[in-house]
Amino acid sequence: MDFALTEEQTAIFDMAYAFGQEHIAPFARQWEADGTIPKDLWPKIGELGFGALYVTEEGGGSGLSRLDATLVFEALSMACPSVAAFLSIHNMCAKMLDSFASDDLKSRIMPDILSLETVLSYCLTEPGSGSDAAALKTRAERTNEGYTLNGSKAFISGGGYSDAYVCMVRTGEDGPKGISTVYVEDGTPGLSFGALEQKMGWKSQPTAQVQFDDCKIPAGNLVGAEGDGFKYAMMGLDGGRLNIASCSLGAAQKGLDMTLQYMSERKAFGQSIDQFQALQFRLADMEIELQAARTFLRQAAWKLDQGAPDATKFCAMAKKFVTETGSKVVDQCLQLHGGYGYLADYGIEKLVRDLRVHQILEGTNEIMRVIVARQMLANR
Ligand SMILES: CC(C)(COP(=O)(O)OP(=O)(O)OC[C@H]1O[C@@H](n2cnc3c(N)ncnc32)[C@H](O)[C@@H]1OP(=O)(O)O)[C@@H](O)C(=O)NCCC(=O)NCCSC(=O)C1=CCCCC1
Repeated sequence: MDFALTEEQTAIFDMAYAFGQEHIAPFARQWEADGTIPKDLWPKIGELGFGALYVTEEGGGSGLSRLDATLVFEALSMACPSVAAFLSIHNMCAKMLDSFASDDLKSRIMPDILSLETVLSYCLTEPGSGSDAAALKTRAERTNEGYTLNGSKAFISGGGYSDAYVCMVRTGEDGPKGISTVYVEDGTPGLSFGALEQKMGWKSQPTAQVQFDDCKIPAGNLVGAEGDGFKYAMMGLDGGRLNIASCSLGAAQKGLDMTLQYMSERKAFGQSIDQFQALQFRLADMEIELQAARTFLRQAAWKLDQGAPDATKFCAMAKKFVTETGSKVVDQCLQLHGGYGYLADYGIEKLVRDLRVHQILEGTNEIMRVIVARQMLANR
């Protein structure tokens, strides 16, 4: 067993980190205030090959492993978790399309997806179905020409901003087996968006409802087979959950680095506050927890890369553990900054706000425990 990163993996991390520090970190607070990420950022990220991290090289992607991809999200989230997480969503969709879309559809759409000229959103959640994803109601009726969509999707990151939407819709019976995946391009008549949601964190990502009113798409925009969409959605989320956990990890590491720096400069009772043993113990606990989270996350990514039968369980366990650890750590970082931690200028409160939602989205951490417990019981 080898726990060291390879030279190539270290280079991937360093490249993502350097890009984030130069092109994202200096602007992240402005993009929060603007409520959007400039569209011209994405092709620059595409040039690094990050538009299709774990799409195969034959498919035009970077052909990286899931473990490699976690390094990219960890490094980028040290600049801004909201931007890194948006890239994660795009990559989750890109992989679903590469794995399941027809060759015709892929030849038409993939080049721009790989280069990030086309930015993708993932549409599963609806106003009436979140955790119980298989209860979704958005319908796609088969017509002679293709499908007509009616319904709405809620909490969509990139709603009204992205160039295309990977949507889970009902083409058949109730339950998971009646769900299919379709590709809907921005500008399709009948596709519209709700007002932008006002959120606690992830503020640079526009989030809105996506509405379908007699929205007609060609038959060729069906992704994979009718009735298999729920499985595609869940497979996408296995990897997505690792990416979100990586964003928590990187941001929490950044918070800890900032806290170490702050504590070496801040003086109280005649010495820098990093000299107080009670506070050193807190630093040590954070270091221990983050290192455990990192190791666990990479093990889960490795399981997914191996196609291990318990990979879904490991992705769920890692998502729960790492996102909770990340939030706990940045909350401690804020506390150790005292009143300054509460000020926007110090950057810690943004990390607290951005990471909180990682315990809710891509499956709540309660659903992660459902997934883990189900697999434990099935394997008794
Ligand atoms: C785990 C869960 C609660 C399960 O559901 P049920 O009990 O209805 O379905 P069940 O009976 O478990 O399964 C049905 C079929 O499906 C296969 N399959 C399941 N997982 C997987 C998997 N991982 N890989 C392959 N196949 C899978 C299963 O085998 C079964 O098929 P079979 O009958 O055996 O042929 C699921 O609904 C879930 O997870 N909810 C959280 C949703 C949730 O996570 N949103 C997040 C929305 S997205 C989001 O939040 C975002 C936020 C920010 C931006 C990006 C998106």
